[in-house]
Amino acid sequence: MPNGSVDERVDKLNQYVIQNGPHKIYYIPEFITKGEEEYLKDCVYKAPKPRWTQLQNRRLQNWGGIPHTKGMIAEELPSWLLTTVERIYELGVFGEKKPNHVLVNEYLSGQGIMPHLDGPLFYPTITTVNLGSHGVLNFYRPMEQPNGESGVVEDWAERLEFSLLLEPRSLLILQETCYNNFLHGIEERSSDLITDKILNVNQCQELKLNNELSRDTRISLTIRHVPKTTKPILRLGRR
Ligand SMILES: O=C(O)CCC(=O)C(=O)O
Ligand SMILES: [Fe+2]
Repeated sequence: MPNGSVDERVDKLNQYVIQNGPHKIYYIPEFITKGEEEYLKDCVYKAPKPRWTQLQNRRLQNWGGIPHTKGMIAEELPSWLLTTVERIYELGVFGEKKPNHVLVNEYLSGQGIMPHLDGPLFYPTITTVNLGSHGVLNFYRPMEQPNGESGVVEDWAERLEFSLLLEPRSLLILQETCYNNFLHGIEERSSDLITDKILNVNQCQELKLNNELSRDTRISLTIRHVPKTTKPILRLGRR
């Protein structure tokens, strides 16, 4: 059992809140050790080949089931993910809920993910463990401007509001406005320039403005809670 109430546990995370960003972003450097990082990467690559879904610009593995509007047919998480998932549960950012879904994304250098919202299938908290290379997650203003003006800006660069640098072994937690309003995405590039758009530069190791970081393969574990689940239909007996 975790120590303390959910509120007490969430309060302990205050030191990790990104103060100059919209609510709510927590960034925890070195959340896991190098040993844990290697172990998790090994397990990702040991998964049977059919576990991978190849998309145009990345590949992924779903663990815990496939989220669906009608409910996710829940599967047990594999044992290699349990320690990490339990540690995240204990932080209290899902309230009393337990994370029950892990999406593994693999990005080769030059790959990315289109700006999107994670949407209503999940409890509105995203937690991401980063393995391998760094990543830069961009946040974009939604299509409709809050002041109701015409405001449809097609150009993503125009809508870019801020970015976060995700170092290997760090944990990122997104909630509230950052879950519900800003779209997030990763550009298809082979290197990233450190600019003043990156809000957590001061929380990152030895970085200077205008540094250029070249990308290698990055794996992210996006750990979330899917509230609506169903049990697998057991077909017993003769049909
Ligand atoms: O790889 C990441 O950090 C982002 C992944 C993501 O946004 C998603 O799968 O919904
Ligand atoms: Fe996402």
